[in-house]
Amino acid sequence: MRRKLAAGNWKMNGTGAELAELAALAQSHPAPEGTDILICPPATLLSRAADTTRGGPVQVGGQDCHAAASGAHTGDLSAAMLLDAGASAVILGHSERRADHGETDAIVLAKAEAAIAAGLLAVVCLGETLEEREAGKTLSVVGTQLAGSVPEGASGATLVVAYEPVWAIGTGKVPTLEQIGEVHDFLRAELTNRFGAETAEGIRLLYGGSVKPGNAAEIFAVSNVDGALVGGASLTAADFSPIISALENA
Ligand SMILES: O=C(CO)COP(=O)(O)O
Repeated sequence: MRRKLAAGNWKMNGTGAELAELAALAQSHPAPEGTDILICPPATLLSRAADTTRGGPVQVGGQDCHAAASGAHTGDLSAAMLLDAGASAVILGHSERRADHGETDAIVLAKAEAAIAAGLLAVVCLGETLEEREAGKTLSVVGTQLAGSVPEGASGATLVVAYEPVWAIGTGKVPTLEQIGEVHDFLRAELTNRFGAETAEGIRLLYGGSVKPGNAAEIFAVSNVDGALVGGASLTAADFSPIISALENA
């Protein structure tokens, strides 16, 4: 049985004052049932976030890492540095990184390999644009991204896949439950083809894109949805806590 995962992506939001939200989350969910909680703050907050949450139910993660272990890469962070700062996971290939930093599937793959080698859980993101959906290309797009971004030898212990339709991120627009289910069933089938049923069954599939307290429960009832990757609604404990509760109860 897969453990569920409520993951928050703070993106480029948060300073020291917002660490109080992590403490509040930990207090509200001291022993979340069958559910892991992960918050990915900006890298500037990572070690303080890890100090704030140490020993409690909230894990912390990075939002990106470089594929190299160290070296002349100004402004970048290696997977080992994230681990050293207290991270247990890292988001990779988010559509904002694919768009803002030209990250291709091959780049995401190399980062995922580095993250897993360093001992981090790789949360690999994929998803179609509105144009691709309207052209009927959703499954071929996410299938290509999955094949190109997920490393050989991945398993539920090292990999999470997050389906985030680009047009649903930060827009308040959410696919229908049928559309979410179609993609998640497809991703599970693709993982099964590649890794075999036993391994594929262990890999968690998250939905991301305008998940809010008001729509979380219905999304978590969709087949093959094992949790969410939440942006805006993960920034405060008041918003994220009911989403965690909805997942616990799913
Ligand atoms: O991109 C996302 C999480 O990685 C989703 O963002 P929102 O929840 O703000 O739509």
